[in-house]
Amino acid sequence: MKLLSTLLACALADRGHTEDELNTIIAAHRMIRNGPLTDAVSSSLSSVEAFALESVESFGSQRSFSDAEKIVSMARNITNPSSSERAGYSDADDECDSEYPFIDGRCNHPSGNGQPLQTYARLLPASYCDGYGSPRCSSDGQPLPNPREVSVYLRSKFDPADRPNKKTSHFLNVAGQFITHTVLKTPDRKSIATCGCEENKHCLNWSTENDAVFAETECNFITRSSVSLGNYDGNLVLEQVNQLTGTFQAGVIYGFSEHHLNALRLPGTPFIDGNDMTIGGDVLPRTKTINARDSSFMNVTTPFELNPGLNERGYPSFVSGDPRAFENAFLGSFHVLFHRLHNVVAQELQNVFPNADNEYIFNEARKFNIAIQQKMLYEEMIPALFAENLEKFDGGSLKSSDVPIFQSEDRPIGPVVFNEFTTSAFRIAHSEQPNHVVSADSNYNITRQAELKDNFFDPHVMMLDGPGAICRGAAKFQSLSAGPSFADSVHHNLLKPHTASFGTDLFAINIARGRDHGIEGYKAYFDLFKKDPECAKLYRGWDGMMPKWRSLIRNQYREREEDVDLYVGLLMEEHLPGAATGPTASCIMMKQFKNSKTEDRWFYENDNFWKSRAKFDLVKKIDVATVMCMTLENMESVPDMPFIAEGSEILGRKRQMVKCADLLRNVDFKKSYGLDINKKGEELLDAIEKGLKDAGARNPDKNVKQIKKIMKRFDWMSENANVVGCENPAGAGIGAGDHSYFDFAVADFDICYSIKKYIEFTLKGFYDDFVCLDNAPSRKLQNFSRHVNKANKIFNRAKGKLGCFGERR
Ligand code: HEM
Repeated sequence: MKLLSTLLACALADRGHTEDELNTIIAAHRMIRNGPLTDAVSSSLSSVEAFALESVESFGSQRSFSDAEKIVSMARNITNPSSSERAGYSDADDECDSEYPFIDGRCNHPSGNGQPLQTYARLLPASYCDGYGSPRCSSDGQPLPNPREVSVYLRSKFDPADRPNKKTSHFLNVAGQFITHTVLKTPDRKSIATCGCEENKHCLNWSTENDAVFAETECNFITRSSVSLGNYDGNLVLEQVNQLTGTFQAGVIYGFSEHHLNALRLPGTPFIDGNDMTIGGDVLPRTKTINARDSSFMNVTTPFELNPGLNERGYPSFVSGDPRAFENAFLGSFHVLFHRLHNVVAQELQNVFPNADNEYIFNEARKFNIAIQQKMLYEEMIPALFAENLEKFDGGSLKSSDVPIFQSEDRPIGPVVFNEFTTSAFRIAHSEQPNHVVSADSNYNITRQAELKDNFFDPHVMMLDGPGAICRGAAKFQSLSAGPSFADSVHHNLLKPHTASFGTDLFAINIARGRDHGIEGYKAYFDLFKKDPECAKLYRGWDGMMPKWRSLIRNQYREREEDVDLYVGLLMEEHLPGAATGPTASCIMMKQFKNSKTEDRWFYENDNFWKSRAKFDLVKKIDVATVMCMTLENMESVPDMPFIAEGSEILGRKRQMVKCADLLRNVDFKKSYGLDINKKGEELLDAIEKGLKDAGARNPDKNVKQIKKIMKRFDWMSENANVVGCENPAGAGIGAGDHSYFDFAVADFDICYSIKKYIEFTLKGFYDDFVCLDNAPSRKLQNFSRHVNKANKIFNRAKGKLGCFGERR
């Protein structure tokens, strides 16, 4: 407490903010940076930070390579506490043999990547002033320029109002913030309670004494990021850690631990709590409701409690997968969109499989949600960000595929997040933030415009107008395009308490954060990527840096171009034709998206993601416009490309309005999920097992094992099916072969008939109607009849014991 007041006292010399207001800003910033973590993860984080800081501070950074490696591996053991449970997996590991991504990210990759507390990867080695951990300084060892002064200088040269975004809608920004919160969250250091204006190795502060807006404030500050260790050729350096899995697995909706997920789930159902579609209702589960259900969830809900200094009307605090959900009302509404998608899908699946257990429905709906979110990123956001430049990066490897893809089995590093992406490239969107939150009616007329600066962590506008109105508002509204200055909402007023006249500056924070993480200067990346095999083509014919680049270097960076912060350089690149950013920023982002596509076990286009062509095809039909129609209130029509600005064109297509009813006609869960022959096989197997046991049959396990084995022979069929239509179906198309697919309900009381129906309708019917001769392996086609005969024999053995032929045997 004493420490806190000493530190605050100096920041409060400010007189511009009261103690309460300063505490509100600090608390809101903390909400953006920390938790909720399980006790085990939280204690690993504190331990690894203490270990890392002690290791570099007591001995300096220089060591033999193998010593450094030993120390790094000790740090890794701390972040993978009970290694057998949490660390990576090997192919032989049964526990990892799941159809569904693990909520805590385990079993993604043998390295342990894909689970929380992994260090960020780097595209260039760290550049700390002392060589191992103090914030970056100038190439001559002097301090770098004051970040607020750089921010103010650029604002004086570039008016954000001159940059209306003509290419994309604000909805793209909102989706960008949402996917950021899916993949990464860097925690503050645990070694200090609160930073202030005094010098402290865990803090980074900068003077604001001569600032026109913060004139009466002594300084602004950030708490430095928590750390683990890395080894660069025997140099031990601090490496920042990610609290999240670093993968696009919808943790932003479901959380990152079983405990968190259980808090969100409606007990005894496959649904997430908070299903109220009425405007002003409980659009998400309330903290209070969850706590009342079980007080052990308080460690999950507490980080979601909104601060009354921002949420002055006292709206309920809602829980989602990530506590940044209500940082602004656009983002909160986007959360509702994908929470609801889970429940809508779960309901559809329950209609298709009325007897399926809750876990099956929940897991399928979650996996479906994951796939739709990844599809949104790769098929709508990435093309909107880079347009025709996608062709120039790495031979077009980020483009999507209409058929399942076979990724290399060999994933050398596993999914990682690049530090340059976290601190710099993906923060570019901060410069696109508007001054307003807007809502629109069902005809997309803007009906409300509220100040963003008064609505941080305040769900007011969403509660008044509903998430549908806000999402439509974002799809209608074109905020700013990226550039080297910020709108007032985030330039002076970030996290402004309702009683204060200003908040803080996000541009300055971003510059400081890059230095905190030891991110090399812009020029080093520019020089590297111009010759990079994946990115070099992006630089050909590019227009270069914006005007004032030289005067920035002269006036702020003492003529030292190499000193310019990566973040500042990226913002000053002229954009590539059709793209939202310049070549270096695009290169960093595309490298990130390439890693997330090729190194993640659970990439939605991978052949082994669904093992069902029918589900793959269904996912491919559901775009963001369709999700809006499926989930939001008052939706009659929707822009078919909600991320693209009205009147703008992308890759030869222009956005147009379409009727929701037309889009929804395409989404037929009964057709696609009803075609899950593996699921039907499992249901039948369960019924046979139960029947044999009830009948007291001898050695039922043997029959079950034989049936399981023969059923596996038919797995390939759903992998090669195409419900949308084959050019060349095995049985000449629906109804044309000898058999027709028919989705029957397995009945416990009529197992004998269910077995017959399974063979006739599920196996033979599916084969005739949906197996495509063009892409099915010819050996499997040749063996189909033989395997069906074998299956008949095996089923007959069980049928005998079940009394299907008269007397039980
Ligand atoms: C009004 C909208 C937004 C606000 C107020 C906001 C605010 C913030 C704040 C306060 C931080 C933490 C800064 C720090 O201490 O280092 C942050 C981090 C970040 N933001 Fe935003 N942001 C917004 C929108 C976005 C958007 C649209 C994107 C991307 C498309 C984005 C990407 C990021 C990234 C990548 C980080 C780093 C996260 C981490 O390392 O934990 N933000 N944002």
